[in-house]
Amino acid sequence: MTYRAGVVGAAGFAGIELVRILARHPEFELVAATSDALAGTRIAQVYPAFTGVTDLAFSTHEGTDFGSCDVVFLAVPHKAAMGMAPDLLAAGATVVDLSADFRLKDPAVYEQWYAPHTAPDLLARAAFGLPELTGDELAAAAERRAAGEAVLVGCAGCYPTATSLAAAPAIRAGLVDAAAPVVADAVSGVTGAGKKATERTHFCFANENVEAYGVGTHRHTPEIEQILGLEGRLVFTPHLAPLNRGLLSTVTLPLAPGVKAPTTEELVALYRDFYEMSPLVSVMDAGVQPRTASVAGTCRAQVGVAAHPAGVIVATGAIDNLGKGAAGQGVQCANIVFGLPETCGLEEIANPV
Ligand SMILES: NC(=O)C1=CN([C@@H]2O[C@H](COP(=O)(O)OP(=O)(O)OC[C@H]3O[C@@H](n4cnc5c(N)ncnc54)[C@H](OP(=O)(O)O)[C@@H]3O)[C@@H](O)[C@H]2O)C=CC1
Ligand SMILES: CC(=O)N[C@@H](CCC(=O)OP(=O)(O)O)C(=O)O
Repeated sequence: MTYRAGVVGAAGFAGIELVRILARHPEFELVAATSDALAGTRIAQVYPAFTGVTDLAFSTHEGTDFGSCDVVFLAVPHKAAMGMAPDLLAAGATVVDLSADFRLKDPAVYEQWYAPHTAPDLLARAAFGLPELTGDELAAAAERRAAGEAVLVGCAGCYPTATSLAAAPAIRAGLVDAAAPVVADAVSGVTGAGKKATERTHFCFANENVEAYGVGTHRHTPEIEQILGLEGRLVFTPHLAPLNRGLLSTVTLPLAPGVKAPTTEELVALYRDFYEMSPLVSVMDAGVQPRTASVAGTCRAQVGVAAHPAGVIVATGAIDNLGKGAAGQGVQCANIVFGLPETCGLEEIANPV
């Protein structure tokens, strides 16, 4: 059976990556791609990579009938998505949101970091979309969808995905001090900031430059703390790097008091065991570090882990911010919710050189 899929915000960076994945997906058929600014224009005219691939044109959000869609992906900014999801769910579509609007479980926390939530009742209903770490929520959503319910998935953000994949196995194994700060330093490519250039992301300022931003104030802090159970202990510092695509997060995890210091080989074995059932996450051999270039253009994640003689674990996670960090993860979640193999349409491997 083929499911009908729509993308809202399809002309943005995450949205057009959804179009790229869905154009080749064997079970989802892309039937609608909205862009208010570019409505009426063929996708291939705006993004020539689609020449000869699809004749679909962008439509307006208001003018698109999503009633016939089985699934709608929202690739619009946070605060816009929460205004769109209720009507789509009421029309019977399953909604996979890439924005931050349905990630935080507590509406008060959402309000503290974003704005008052306009659909707080949906926060409890939304499954958190990071399959390797919240598979139970997605499995429950898949059961509800199979029973006829339109379900809602709030996909994890890009920094939270790389950071949590790197840190979760050590934390969940009880190796990490539950009273000490956890430090995550992360580097993102410029597509992470979306299509609209700002002074920070303008080529002349972003090229040949790396800088930290949002120090101590970045909105992904509560999301990462929620996933990892860190409750006010995360020191998260994002950096912008002159890459188109790619995100690397390096997490420094202090060992819990009384825990025998593991070797790097023991940590690699622990991590491999943790991700044994996760086909899109690869744990690097001891001494080998994840690379953003090795996952660019894919929905894969690479995770590295090492024991440090200072009594900490250093774990790193590399993803493509548009792939595993956004569109790829959205499709992976949709695959699970629709009972498909989670890698369906996501088998791409990176360009090796
Ligand atoms: N870029 C990334 O690496 C990641 C992005 N995300 C999330 O995905 C979503 C899309 O991000 P991204 O593709 O980078 O963003 P872009 O700015 O590149 O694209 C956003 C798109 O949404 C459309 N849109 C619809 N409604 C609104 C609105 N009310 N205000 C502004 N734009 C609107 C835009 O305009 P129009 O309809 O006129 O074309 C545009 O095409 C965001 O929520 C983002 O946080 C998540 C993880 C990573
Ligand atoms: C480089 C850059 O600016 N990145 C964005 C985060 C990427 C993103 O889109 O955030 P979500 O994952 O929450 O949707 C930022 O720091 O706000």
